[in-house]
Amino acid sequence: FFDLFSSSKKPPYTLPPSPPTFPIIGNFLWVRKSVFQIEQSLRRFSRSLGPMVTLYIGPRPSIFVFDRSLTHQALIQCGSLFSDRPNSLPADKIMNSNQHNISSGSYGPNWRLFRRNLTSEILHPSRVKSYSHARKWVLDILFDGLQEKAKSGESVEVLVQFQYAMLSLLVLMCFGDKLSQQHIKEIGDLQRRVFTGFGRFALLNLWPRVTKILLRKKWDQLFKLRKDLEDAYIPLIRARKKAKDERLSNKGSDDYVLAYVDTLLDLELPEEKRKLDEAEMVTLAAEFINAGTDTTSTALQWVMANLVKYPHIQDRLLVEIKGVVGDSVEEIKEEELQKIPYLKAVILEGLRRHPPAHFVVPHCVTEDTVLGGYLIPKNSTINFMVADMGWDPKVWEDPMAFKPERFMGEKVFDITGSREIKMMPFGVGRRICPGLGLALLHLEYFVANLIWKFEWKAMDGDDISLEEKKEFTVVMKTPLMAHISPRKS
Ligand code: HEM
Repeated sequence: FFDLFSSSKKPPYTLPPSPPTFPIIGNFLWVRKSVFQIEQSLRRFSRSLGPMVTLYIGPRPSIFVFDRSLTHQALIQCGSLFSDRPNSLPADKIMNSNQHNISSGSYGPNWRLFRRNLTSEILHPSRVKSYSHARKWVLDILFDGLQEKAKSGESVEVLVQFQYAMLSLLVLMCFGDKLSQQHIKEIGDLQRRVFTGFGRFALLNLWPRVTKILLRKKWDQLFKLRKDLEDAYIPLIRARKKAKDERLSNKGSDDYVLAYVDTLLDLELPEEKRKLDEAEMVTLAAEFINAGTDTTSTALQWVMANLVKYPHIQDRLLVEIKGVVGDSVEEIKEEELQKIPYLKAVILEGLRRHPPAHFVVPHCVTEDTVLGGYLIPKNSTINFMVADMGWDPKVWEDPMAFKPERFMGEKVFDITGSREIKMMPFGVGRRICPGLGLALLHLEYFVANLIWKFEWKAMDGDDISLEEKKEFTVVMKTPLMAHISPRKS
């Protein structure tokens, strides 16, 4: 396979080049840096070191790949070698039930079971359709909130509304649709504490034996967070189990829609031959909500920011929608979305220019391997520079400009990168985001309806800054402020 051979056949390969570093202290310094700082340093190093760079962050070497074709070789052509996940570090194991979830699970039977369950039971198009009532409910709540804000006549911040909308959808798909708005908000607060924890607890992993003594309080905070998550989710899981038992004995209601946790109740781990315990179900439910909420609301905010910044693009989108649905409809129905190619182009351009994740989740190889002439050892992690690939001037003319027209060719754009990677906001290959279809549906549905219902403008003198800030995803440094006015009374 190109220059990818088993290392045993062609010694002596070395790791990709790394910048000069001080042992131990250098490692400590990298762990203290934010992912955003690391990304900027990596870009600098890659200019002198080439398309693959090694950093010594934490206990094992971390390799980063900038090149689209090397990424294609690794993740698509040699997918079975490059689709493993590294062993989780001690603090992460507390939150992921010892890697019993999809995103951190090793490439093996449990991961395959969890992933297949999610894609075939919940994310299958016909099942996704069965949640359309939830999307309509959430859209109405979003409209009410924005209507309220529109009355003020001032520029208003909309991120909180977007986050709440996406959260509600994922919570309802996860636990069923009987939850109040207040309950959903509480889940949102908890999930926010979970993912802001990722950065806060990173230091605990460096020398767990030492930090367990020196940073005892931080470890206690981590255990408390995990307990809070279980206290919040276990009653919801038990309620679904009870409803299921009642339905089986024919006492349940008819308006039943399958929820993600229902599918977890029956799963049996193939090797251990046992069902999931409640803590493992909590982990999978938290992963589902976490993976689909912040990513999608971040992408929604970036797209809307560009539509405010560039009114001619917003105008064209409105005209294209009108051309499909006519003048008189109240809202855009899901069935119409596929008929509006410019809408898809706006969303794809948003994901290319502002991918919510600038890296994939760290991968590792199942055995020592060679890529691009360098050794990729089994004990290293390997990651791929998502944002840089979508900004490659060899593929995209004027890559930092927002131009949906790029996607208006005759051919349907292949976002899975199966033949060639031009951008990879959802990753590619065997670990590609399983929520890709759902995320695109949510983005198209909400963008179309937000533009249909309201005119979005920057206030005179306001500049929409596209500066980035790293949180769980890469968000707008200055959250979108817009003046919104209803298009029809
Ligand atoms: C705009 C929205 C989204 C973006 C940009 C996004 C992006 C990504 C990326 C980059 C990965 C890592 C791929 C890799 O490691 O190679 C990933 C993995 C994952 N995503 Fe998404 N995602 C989005 C929405 C969703 C939704 C809606 C769900 C679930 C309902 C979801 C569930 C997952 C899961 C479970 C994984 C782990 C897959 C595995 O390890 O096998 N994501 N996503």
